[in-house]
Amino acid sequence: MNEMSPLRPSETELWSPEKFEAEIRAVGVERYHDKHAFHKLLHGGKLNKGQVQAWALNRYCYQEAVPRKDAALISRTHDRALRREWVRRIHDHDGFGDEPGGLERWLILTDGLGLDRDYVVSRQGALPATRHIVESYVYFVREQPLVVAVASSLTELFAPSIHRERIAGMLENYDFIGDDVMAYFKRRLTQAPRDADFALGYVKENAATRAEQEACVGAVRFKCDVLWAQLDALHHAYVVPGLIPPGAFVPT
Ligand SMILES: O=C(O)c1cc(C(=O)O)c2c(n1)C(=O)C(=O)c1cc(C(=O)O)[nH]c1-2
Repeated sequence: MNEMSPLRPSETELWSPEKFEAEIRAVGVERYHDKHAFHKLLHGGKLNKGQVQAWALNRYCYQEAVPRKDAALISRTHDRALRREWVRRIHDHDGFGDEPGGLERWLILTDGLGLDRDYVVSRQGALPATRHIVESYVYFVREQPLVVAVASSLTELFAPSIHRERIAGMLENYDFIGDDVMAYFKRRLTQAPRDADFALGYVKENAATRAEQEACVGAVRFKCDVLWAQLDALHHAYVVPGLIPPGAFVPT
């Protein structure tokens, strides 16, 4: 703010919870990665097996970063109730007791696509861009104010519809995809809404100023960029112009 252009009250007033939620949801309508050309190709059956392998192998890096960012969030809070809730997310991905977890289900998907597990887990075949992009999410959660870090998970509000579209589209369109390899996404249909509802409630309750509310909306925008940029990198390497960086996975 400067003397020439003072902020009007409408620019500094706390949004109502309804307006705040609407601002968050509007980000998804505008820029969630369901609108990306690569997803349209993936779900519409327009990719060959090598391209689907490239997607699954790169996306493993995102899956693997998620429990690490959740651990980073837990390490930052003195709120025991928040830690109790958030630790479930780590169990969902890494597994707990007899429950193998989401990363294992993701590896069932990459097994089903004929990829070697050790190669997938090593992340060596991932695009350089993928590795940097997913790490930016971990850093964001480590460094931003806690409520903003929580808000960055809110893209999950928009995930169930893309998961439903993916399950139906991939099962219908690829003969190399079966029910068993789609188990990851089926499980997320119940996990994601539970997580997103909690995070949305937390953010609505704890963003105490308009500036914090706007920073939370900015976090959802940042996260959409994280998701979008991963698909840009895949499209550039494996669709057009098809420039695969040195060392990255080359479909056979
Ligand atoms: O397939 C997808 O489009 C998609 C998107 C997102 C998301 O919006 O961040 C997540 C997931 N899947 C997902 O499976 C998942 O476990 C997950 C965790 C998180 C998060 O930010 O904590 N997002 C997502």
